[in-house]
Amino acid sequence: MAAVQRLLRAAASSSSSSVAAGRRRMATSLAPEQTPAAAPAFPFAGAERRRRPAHERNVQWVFLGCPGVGKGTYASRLSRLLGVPHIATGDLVRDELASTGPDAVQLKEIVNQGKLVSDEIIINLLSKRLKKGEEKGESGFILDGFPRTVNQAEILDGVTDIDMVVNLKLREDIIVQKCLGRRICSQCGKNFNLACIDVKAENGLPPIYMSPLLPPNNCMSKLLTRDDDTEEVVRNRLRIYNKMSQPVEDFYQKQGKVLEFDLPGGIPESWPKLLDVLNLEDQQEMKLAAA
Ligand SMILES: Nc1ncnc2c1ncn2[C@@H]1O[C@H](COP(=O)(O)OP(=O)(O)O)[C@@H](O)[C@H]1O
Repeated sequence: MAAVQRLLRAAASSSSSSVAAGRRRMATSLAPEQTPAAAPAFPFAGAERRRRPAHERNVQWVFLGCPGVGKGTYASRLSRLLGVPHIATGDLVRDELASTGPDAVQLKEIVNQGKLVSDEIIINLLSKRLKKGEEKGESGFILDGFPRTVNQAEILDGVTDIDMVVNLKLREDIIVQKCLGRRICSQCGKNFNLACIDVKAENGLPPIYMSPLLPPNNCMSKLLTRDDDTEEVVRNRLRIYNKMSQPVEDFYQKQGKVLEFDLPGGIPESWPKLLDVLNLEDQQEMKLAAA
């Protein structure tokens, strides 16, 4: 992990690296939301590229999927099951927003419009988070919300091996309803969802039912809605996802690392199926038996 956080920063600054070359190639294809000018000047340039083989470390997975699809829910469950940190760059950004740091005001404006934060800021936040984890002895990770652009995927690829990419899928009309139902408790920080999704089968698509994830009584009066969960901003985030993050799916598809997972419903329907396709049912049973 130490190597990963150091090298992330190094890769972002190394002008002679293939990552930088990749970034230059990207220059002609980048959308206005993300320009190569955002390339950060990080320390540790020229650091040795060291990769730990998979058998010497915990899993290094990436979760992809549209905003609101449920990456956080399933990534955090898997992280508890596998004993690896769940690192959500959206959470890192929100922590930064809540701070009085120099970037907070500028960040708030970007996030509240549903736009992507610059690679410089995101890689900085991620490096800091990895360093903190390293000091606590963490190994492996499940990344949620990173990489979100091909540029970020190339930087990550330049510094460490990703074992698997889980791509969560759900119909866009349901995603919008889910985002609008999201709430966070201002006291305990837990996430809930008030939306009750009950969509009938139509146009060859299966029916889908997702029960609300209701808060306990003592959280009910403390619920907040994220500023970026308004319908207008959600639709903008989906538009940006399709433009900037769909190519990340293609990037990992070419490497044969993607596990596509169509969510069949809410947590009770989806979680056992996800464990099944990941071959983790035994692990879950062992954990339950030990509890
Ligand atoms: N990898 C990233 N690159 C750029 N911006 C990011 C990244 N991760 C998070 N953000 C910023 O934080 C916001 C919230 O992220 P997140 O909680 O992951 O949202 P979502 O629920 O849309 O998946 C994003 O809209 C974006 O502004």
